[in-house]
Amino acid sequence: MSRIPLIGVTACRQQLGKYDSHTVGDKYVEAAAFAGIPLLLPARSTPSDPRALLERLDGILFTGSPSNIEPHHYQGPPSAKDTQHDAYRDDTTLPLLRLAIDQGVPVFCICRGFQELNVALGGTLHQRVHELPGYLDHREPPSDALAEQYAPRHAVSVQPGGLLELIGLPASFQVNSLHSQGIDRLAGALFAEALAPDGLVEAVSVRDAQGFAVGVQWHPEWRFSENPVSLSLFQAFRDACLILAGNRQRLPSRR
Ligand SMILES: N[C@@H](CCC(=O)O)C(=O)O
Ligand SMILES: NCCCC(=O)O
Repeated sequence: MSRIPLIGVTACRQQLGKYDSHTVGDKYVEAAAFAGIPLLLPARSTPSDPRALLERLDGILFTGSPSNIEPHHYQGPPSAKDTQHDAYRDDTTLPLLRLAIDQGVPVFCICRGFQELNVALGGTLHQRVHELPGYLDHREPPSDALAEQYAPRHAVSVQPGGLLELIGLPASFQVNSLHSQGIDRLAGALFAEALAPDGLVEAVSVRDAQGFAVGVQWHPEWRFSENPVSLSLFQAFRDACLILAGNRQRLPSRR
């Protein structure tokens, strides 16, 4: 029996009432549980040693969040007033992502996580896509019910020759859209896997990655088991985590 993968799930740092807290949406936890045992990774003021974490984790889900990456991480202009940031999360996730990719630990990066992947590898972000000429408004309707906010909003077209094609996703499909930021300059190590109709990069993979290293701008974790595209993505992530967990289990007997 192969070992059940241990899946890190990145948390946000948030004030809940009087308490400084670590938070993760349940939809991320449940989607990670499809791939293995979910383990929340706190956004500590002194981040835990990423090397020590990666020795134990068989995959990491980089989650979405209402907060935005601080622009100094990509030499961007200051954020608009009232922008929500999470410096502890930035300091935790950006180094962790780089090292996970280096070490071949599978990473699946969603929305803020997708933006983190681009920034961690040297790319830049648009801070307010809806204000750019020629771009769609990618934000959710603010007062709609949650099911309406996470409903399919626009198409994405899958680029030939990439991982999304390889795992059998259709050439075009509909995705939800709940973000105001988006990729501006794509990091050199990333391949644009899918584009929105306005040209915004919606999915990426790390070229020549040793392990699964994929990011999507939409939210496949939302009711993932009901959506064949989301299910295929999480199955591919799970397969990669199972392979790493299995390889690690076999290693001691080879010595
Ligand atoms: N806060 C980021 C990410 C959104 C998300 O992760 O859902 C944005 O608005 O673009
Ligand atoms: N932009 C929405 C953030 C909430 C979420 O994680 O889905």
